[in-house]
Amino acid sequence: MNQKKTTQRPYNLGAARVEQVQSVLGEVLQWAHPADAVLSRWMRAHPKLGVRDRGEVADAVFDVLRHLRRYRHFSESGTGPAARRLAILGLSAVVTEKLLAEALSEPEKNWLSHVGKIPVARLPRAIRDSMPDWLDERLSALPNADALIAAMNQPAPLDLRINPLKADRDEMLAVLRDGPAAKFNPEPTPYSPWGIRLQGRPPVNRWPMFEKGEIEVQDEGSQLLAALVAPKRGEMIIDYCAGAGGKTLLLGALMRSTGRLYAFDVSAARLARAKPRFARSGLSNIVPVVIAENNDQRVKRLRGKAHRVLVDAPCSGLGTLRRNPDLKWRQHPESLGALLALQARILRQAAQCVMPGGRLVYATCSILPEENEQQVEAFLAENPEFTLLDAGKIVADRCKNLTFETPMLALRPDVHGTDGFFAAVLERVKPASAKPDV
Ligand SMILES: C[S@@+](CC[C@H](N)C(=O)[O-])C[C@H]1O[C@@H](n2cnc3c(N)ncnc32)[C@H](O)[C@@H]1O
Repeated sequence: MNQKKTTQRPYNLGAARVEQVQSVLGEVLQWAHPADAVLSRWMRAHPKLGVRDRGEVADAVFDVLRHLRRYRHFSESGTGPAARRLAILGLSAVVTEKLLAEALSEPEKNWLSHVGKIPVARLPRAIRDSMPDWLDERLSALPNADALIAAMNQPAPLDLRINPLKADRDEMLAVLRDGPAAKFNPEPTPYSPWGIRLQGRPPVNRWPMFEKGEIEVQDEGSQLLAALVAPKRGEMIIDYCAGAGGKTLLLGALMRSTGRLYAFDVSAARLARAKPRFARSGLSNIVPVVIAENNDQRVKRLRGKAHRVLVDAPCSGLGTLRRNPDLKWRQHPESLGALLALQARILRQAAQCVMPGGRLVYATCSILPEENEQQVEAFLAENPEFTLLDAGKIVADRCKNLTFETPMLALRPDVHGTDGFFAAVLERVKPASAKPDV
C-alpha cells in the first residue's frame, strides 16, 4: 500500500475557496480599479481554475461588494483578518454549507451562526442594504426608495440584443432554445423588440452567433435608448460619447447601414475597443472619430448639420449597481460634482451640431436627479431654442407597454427590470423664417 497516499490530507476545496475570495477582495477593496477588471486579471493569472471555480469566486466577491456595509457591521464581532470574515460571508451566500464548513475553525462556525441570527430587517436601511450615507440620503428622496435600493442589490440577468441587420428575434430565440443556450432560459425582453434575456452566466462570446455579429450583449435599457433616438435611413447622426460602441451598433442597424453615423469619443482606447464590434456587425455607415475635449475642428465643421445627436454622457453609473456594485463605494459626492460640470459642458458642445428641427438626446445610466432631470432643466433654461419632446410617445411605436410619468424616460430596476437609465429628447426648433407660410 502506498503509505504516502493514505496519510496525505485530502484537498480542502472550502479552504481554497476562502483563500481565493480573500485574495481577490484584498485587491478589489483598495478601490484602485473596477472590480470586474481586478477579477478578470486574477482569472487570467489562474488559468487552471474551472468554470465552476471561477463562477463561485466571482459570485462571492460581487456578493461582498453588494452587501459590504452590512457585512462589515457583522464583522465587528469575530476574530481573524477582516478580509477573511468578508470572504466567509460572501461565500456563505454562494456555496453549500458543507463546503464552507470544511474551511472554518470552530470559533468561525460559531460566529457565522451568530451573525446568521441577527434580524437584518431591524438594521437601519443604509446598513441593511449597504449604501454609503451620502447615497442613501440622495436615494431617499426618490419615490419608492426601498424597492429601488432592494432591486439594485440583486444580480442582473444577461440581456442580448439581436442585430436587426442579420437576425430576427423569434428565429434567434428558437435557435437558442434548441441548443446549449436552453439551460439559460432565453426569453424575449418585455419592452425592447430586439432583446433576449438569459439567466445565469452564459459564455456568449464563444457562441457562433456572437462571432458572426448576429447578437451582442446589451442591457434592455440601453437598447431602448436607441429606440428613443429613432434614427432614419439616410440621416446624419452623431453618437457623441460612443465609447465601446454599444449604442452606435443599434443606431447603425436602425439606419439600415445607410446615411452617416459618426462615433465620437475623446478616448482613443475606448473607440479602439468598438472597432471589432463594428466589423462583426456588418455596418458600413459608421465613422469613428477621436475628438478633442474642447474646440474640436471636426465638431465645429458639423455645426447645425446633424439630424440627431446622442449624448450618452459620462456619469456616476449608479443605475448599474446590479452589475457594478463597487460603484457605490468608488463614487463620492466630490467626483459627482466634477461629472456634473463635464456633462453640462458636453451637452453644450454637442447641441451645436444639431440642425434646426433636429434632436438632441441626453442620456445617462444614473438614477440621480442632478445628473438627469436637473441637467436637462438647466440646459433648457440656457437654450430656449430647444424644447422637450415626450419620450414615451417617441418609443411607443417600437416598444409596447412602456409609459412614463413625465416626458422624460426614466427606467428603474424595480419597475422595469432594466438597469437605471435616464434620457430626454430635446428638439431644436426651426427659426420662424424656415417654417412654411400658412
Ligand atoms: C457612458 S460612456 C458611453 C458608453 C457608450 N455610449 C456605449 O453605449 O457603450 C461615456 C463616454 O463618454 C466619453 N467622454 C468623456 N468625455 C467626453 C467628451 N468631452 N466628449 C466626448 N466623449 C466624452 C468617455 O470616454 C466614455 O466613453
